[in-house]
Amino acid sequence: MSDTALNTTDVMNTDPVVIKDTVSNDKRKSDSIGQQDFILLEEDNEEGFDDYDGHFDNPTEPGTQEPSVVPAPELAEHNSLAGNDDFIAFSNSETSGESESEEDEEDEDNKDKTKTKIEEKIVTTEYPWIVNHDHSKQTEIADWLTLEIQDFVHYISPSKEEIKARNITISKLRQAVKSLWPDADLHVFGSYATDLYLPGSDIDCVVNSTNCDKQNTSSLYKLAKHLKDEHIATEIEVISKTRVPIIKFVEVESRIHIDVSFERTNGLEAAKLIRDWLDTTPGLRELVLIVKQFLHSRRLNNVHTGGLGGFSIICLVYSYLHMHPRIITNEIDPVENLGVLLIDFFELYGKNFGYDDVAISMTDGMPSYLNKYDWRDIHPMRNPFSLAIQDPGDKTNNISRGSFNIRDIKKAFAGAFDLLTNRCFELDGATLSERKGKSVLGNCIKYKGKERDFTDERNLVLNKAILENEDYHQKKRSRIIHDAEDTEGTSKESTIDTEAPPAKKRKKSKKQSKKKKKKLKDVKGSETTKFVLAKDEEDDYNPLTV
Ligand SMILES: Nc1ncnc2c1ncn2[C@@H]1O[C@H](COP(=O)(O)OP(=O)(O)OP(=O)(O)O)[C@@H](O)[C@H]1O
Ligand SMILES: [Mg+2]
Repeated sequence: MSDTALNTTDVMNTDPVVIKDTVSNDKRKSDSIGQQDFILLEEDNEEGFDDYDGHFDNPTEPGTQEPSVVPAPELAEHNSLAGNDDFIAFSNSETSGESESEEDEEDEDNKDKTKTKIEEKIVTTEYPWIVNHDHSKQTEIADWLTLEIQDFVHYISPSKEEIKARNITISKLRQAVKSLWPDADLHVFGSYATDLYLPGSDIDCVVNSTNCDKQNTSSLYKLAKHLKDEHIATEIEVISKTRVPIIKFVEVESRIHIDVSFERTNGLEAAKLIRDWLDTTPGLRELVLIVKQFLHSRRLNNVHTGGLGGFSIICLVYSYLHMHPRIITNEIDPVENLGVLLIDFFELYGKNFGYDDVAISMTDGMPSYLNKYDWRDIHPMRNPFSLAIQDPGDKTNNISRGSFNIRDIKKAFAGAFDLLTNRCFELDGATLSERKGKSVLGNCIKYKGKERDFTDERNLVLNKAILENEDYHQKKRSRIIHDAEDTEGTSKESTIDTEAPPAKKRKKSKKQSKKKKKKLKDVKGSETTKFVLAKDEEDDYNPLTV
């Protein structure tokens, strides 16, 4: 917790809900919408970071961590929120509903045991992806690097249990949202819906409702309280004064960090677009995950502290691959040349890119470079030395405008280029015995965290977020076709009975559902693959609630 937050005598209690106003980064003030019982806290740069987790956004392991906002006991009794109906408790014991001291002791015992267990499983090397995967005999060092990148990606790809935990979490949240607001539904976007998540990545969700009336401060508080009361959420933060108001919390059982936004569909569109990109851009997943991990281990991935967020990384790597001269001329196969491509990426964005003058355009999904001067929407520019990437879904939006720490990001990329090329030269000149057990990639990527295995089990368990997003888009397409046919039908033949659609139309919808089934099969993989969708993962997801 930051020192400044500790001074906030009114808000601190053993169990605070933190209300953040990210508009002002270093001030705190009363919530202007009249909920004076809440104090807005500043954003805390370092808070919650834990090298042992593998990701900034999800710093905790069950039973091993303190909440990211540590209560200030000496201030608790002065807390004016105590007893307030709007007050949402924060502590672990409140969350689990246990208050007896015996139970507390037992809890502590269990915590200790879990802690020891987890500590035993922490990796002992900084580059665990090379364990039992030795490529030191490769003649070309670039091929060695490529193979290491592939191993790294396998290493951090999710296990069955991780996918199931995410699926169950989504279902639980959906049920909670629906029980509070029957006209609403919860949809998932971001890295879980694109399969571009690191082990500790958060899950981005959005609540959409038929009445489209949930994006207001009181709804945010309502949902926060409801999730707290249902023992689903802990470490809740209500961030209500930003362009995109959100609730952030940790799901109690899975300890996954969740972001919930309201009444928006752009994230659902972006998820579909990114999955299409992944299907058509070999090497995109591998490079995105490497760059994500690279920035994460340097704490340069958090937009709130000027870092480069996941969405910007995806767009940056996608545009890079689509404009790489040796790829567009079919000179190289990206998947077989990930090593060279990674080094080139670090060189371009660490040494050569003209941040002052060049923006990255994504108009119509076609990446190109754009003169910053010509992109009028980003003017006036406070700092020309900045990364500017056009939102593929809205060409007026610069998705990397928050990444104000581009100087450090650039420096890190340049350093990675130097480290990697030096390592390549060093190992190229080394003897076989000197090479054994060495890592090329380990010179710039580190992984500290729970021990994992190399099995990428994404083809064994359905990712609910992807399925539901496919379903959402399929239903949306059908609705558009249906609406268009309806409009045509009404204007041409106003006598058509709207209750009973014509036979032709019925046939078409059958065809569509066949197409949908095929599409879902594609998502699921081959027919012979065994899938697991646990009973408690099923829920009444409604892709039409938007
Ligand atoms: N600056 C932005 N402007 C518009 N939409 C954004 C912006 N940043 C994020 N988004 C939306 O939120 C989604 C999630 O963004 P985020 O940066 O969390 O990426 P991510 O793929 O979820 O990565 P991570 O695993 O690091 O969380 C994006 O896919 C996009 O739809
Ligand atoms: Mg995310």
